[in-house]
Amino acid sequence: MNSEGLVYSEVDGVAYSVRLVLSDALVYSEVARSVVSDKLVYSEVARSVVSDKLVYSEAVKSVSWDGLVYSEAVRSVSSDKLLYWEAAGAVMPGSQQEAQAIDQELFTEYKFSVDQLMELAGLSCATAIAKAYPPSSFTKPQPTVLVVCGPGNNGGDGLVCARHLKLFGYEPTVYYPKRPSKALFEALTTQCQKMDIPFLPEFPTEAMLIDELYGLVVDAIFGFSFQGAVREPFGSILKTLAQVTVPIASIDIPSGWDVEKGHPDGLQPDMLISLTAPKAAARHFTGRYHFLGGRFVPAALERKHGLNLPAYPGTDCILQLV
Ligand SMILES: NC(=O)C1=CN([C@@H]2O[C@H](COP(=O)(O)OP(=O)(O)OC[C@H]3O[C@@H](n4cnc5c(N)ncnc54)[C@H](OP(=O)(O)O)[C@@H]3O)[C@@H](O)[C@H]2O)[C@H](O)CC1
Ligand SMILES: [K+]
Repeated sequence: MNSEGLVYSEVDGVAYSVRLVLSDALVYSEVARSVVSDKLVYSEVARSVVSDKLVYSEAVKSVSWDGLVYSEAVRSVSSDKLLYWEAAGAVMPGSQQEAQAIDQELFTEYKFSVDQLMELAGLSCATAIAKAYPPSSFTKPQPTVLVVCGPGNNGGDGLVCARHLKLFGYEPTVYYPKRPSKALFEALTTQCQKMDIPFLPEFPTEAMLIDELYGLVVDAIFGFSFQGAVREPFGSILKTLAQVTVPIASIDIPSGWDVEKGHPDGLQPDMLISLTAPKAAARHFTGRYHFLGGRFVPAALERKHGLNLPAYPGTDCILQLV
């Protein structure tokens, strides 16, 4: 059977269209509804493709009103072996602002402390790394990991991750060139040092040296507050990291990437651990492993921001998206 049909109608400023394609192995359907008035444009599209082995569905909702654009998208693909899920809710301009707003609400309204959430975030990262790269998979005599930490909370997540990796049987080494003089970061540094985690005084200038010494690199340089052109010393560090051949696991966002647009020529990590919810840039991630971590979002906050988070399995603190 092969057939295709399109129906379009418009009534009082509301346009509806329905398209349906059916063949022997494939069903494709698209439904769109849009409302346009003087100040308001509302549109809703639902698309789904079903073939023998694959189900792909996409729903996009967007509202714009006098300069403000709100959009929400949910995409899911499932095949025999793969379940891929993506959801993005964004109040424009900038889902970077959305990520920062959620962060602020967690601290100010929900009364979490930074160290509480950072501990859960860093633990999720170490757990995801242990799942994707168990010590037995390392080709080096020891499961050595280089954790590169930046000056913000993403760097703090990296320090917590290093501490848990050590507890999980890895041999982490930290490079932390720009250390803020804040009690939290000083405490995290001391905790690592007291657990015999070495801190490098200089960054290896040759990518080859990193490949020789470490089986994995954790990128905890920048998270969702990264902006503008990369300033030193991080520009040179990112250039070197772009040349390493051992896998790179990026915490929250690959460092140097625009939070929404990504960075096609930048770092291309093998793993991404999105915290709280995947940021818009995550759709440009092409590595092998994408995990979600940071299982601390209260349901009311999730609803308010339309995050559509997938359910974590059982008591797990991470969920593999890809
Ligand atoms: N709610 C959550 O999901 C939680 C997430 N966590 C993690 O926190 C980060 C976001 O942390 P934040 O401190 O806001 O930001 P960053 O880690 O991205 O660091 C920002 C600092 O980086 C420097 N910076 C920014 N842009 C540049 C640039 N172009 N070149 C060089 N340096 C740059 C700048 O530092 P300065 O000292 O130079 O001013 C910024 O201040 C999030 O992504 C998660 O990983 C929490 O751990 C838990 C809750
Ligand atoms: K990062």
